[in-house]
Amino acid sequence: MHTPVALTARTEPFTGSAPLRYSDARNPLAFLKGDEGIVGIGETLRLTFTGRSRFADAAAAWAAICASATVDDPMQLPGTGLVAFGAFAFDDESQAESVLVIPQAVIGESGDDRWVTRITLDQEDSSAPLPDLLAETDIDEMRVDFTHGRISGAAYEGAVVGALEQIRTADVSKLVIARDLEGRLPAGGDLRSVIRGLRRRYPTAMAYAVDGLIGASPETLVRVRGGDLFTRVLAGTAARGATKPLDAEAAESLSASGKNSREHALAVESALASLAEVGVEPAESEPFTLQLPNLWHLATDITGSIGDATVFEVMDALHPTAAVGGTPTAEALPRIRRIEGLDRMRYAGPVGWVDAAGNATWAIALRGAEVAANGTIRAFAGAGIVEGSDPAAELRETEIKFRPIRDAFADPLPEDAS
Ligand SMILES: C=C(O[C@@H]1C=C(C(=O)O)C=C[C@H]1O)C(=O)O
Repeated sequence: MHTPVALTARTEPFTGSAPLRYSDARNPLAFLKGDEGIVGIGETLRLTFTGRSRFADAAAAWAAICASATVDDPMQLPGTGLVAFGAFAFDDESQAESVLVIPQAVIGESGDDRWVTRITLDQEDSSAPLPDLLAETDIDEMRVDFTHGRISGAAYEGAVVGALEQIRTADVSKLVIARDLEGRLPAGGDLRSVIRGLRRRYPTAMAYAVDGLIGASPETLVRVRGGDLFTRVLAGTAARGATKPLDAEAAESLSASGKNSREHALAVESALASLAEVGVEPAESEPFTLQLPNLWHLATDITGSIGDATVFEVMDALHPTAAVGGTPTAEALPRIRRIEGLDRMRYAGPVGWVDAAGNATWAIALRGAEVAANGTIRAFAGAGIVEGSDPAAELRETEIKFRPIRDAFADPLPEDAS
């Protein structure tokens, strides 16, 4: 149980630029996409959750915080007023903590609007000047190389064979199998350079940094704006072609592929069923091919009205989607645990933010890494295994999925490249 607190949040227009330059170099707090996003500075409150009830516990804690808060927000935009950033463990049995972090200050931007919100505990003086909190610093570049982690390439192929065996003999039709890479953060390493590099290379992805979890995800678990809900299911992947005709062919054969379409349909069906469970009546688009700089995905967009459900209830119902877990979920999870033999921590869990008005964006924490307090960096990537999957091709797919985070750590892009 968390003790109830009374927070005060005051939002005002902000005239500075480049919000990331104000965040903490070693522990940045950010969620950015295109010309929209928020950056957190400091911590007013940090709430932690574990186990199966982590989403329900977060929902209760956030509802109590919002009920007792004083919010002075003349701007009334998504991400203004009281905001919490969060990252949730993938697995109910994970040792990793799930967190909600309420910063001391939030700098946000959306199109031409820029704002700063100061969040204080009841006993603090919320009218004190901000400058001490808002120090702008240059972002330093660094180079980190990764080596294999607990699961080598060969071990991964073996794990895929194990997953195929389960798919043949047990009641599972899909298992998402992940592997890891390891690196080490140099002393004084500035993680903001990783976010900046990800944003330059993957401008359409959601760049995130919360409590050491850092990356750029193309997959929206749930976004809420004024009660309207959106979720994007990605499942089914192909490498980009080296030439224009080859690239077009890669996208076409992805949509035409029976294996990828089956994999995709499973993920869409399970998302629709999960949303119905929490009272959302979803409508889905036709599947389409989504182009990213490193690969193609099959995608389906789902919309609906969130109604009386909270965003945490929706996350609890949707997570883990078939795109990162398997089908059926209950049969898949124990098998993934056994086959991978690693703690995914917050990889493939929800990462994002929620505001007191109920607006929220939660991505699935893909194409990223966990940076531990001792400087160990662990990157994760996985692939959906269904009947007919080829171990070597799945290993290649994970290599391509590692590219964004590997590049962002190893090769900071010059200013004019994007
Ligand atoms: C599991 C990952 O990606 C997921 C799996 C996909 C697939 O198997 O085709 C595609 C997109 C993601 O939903 C990952 O990036 O680590």
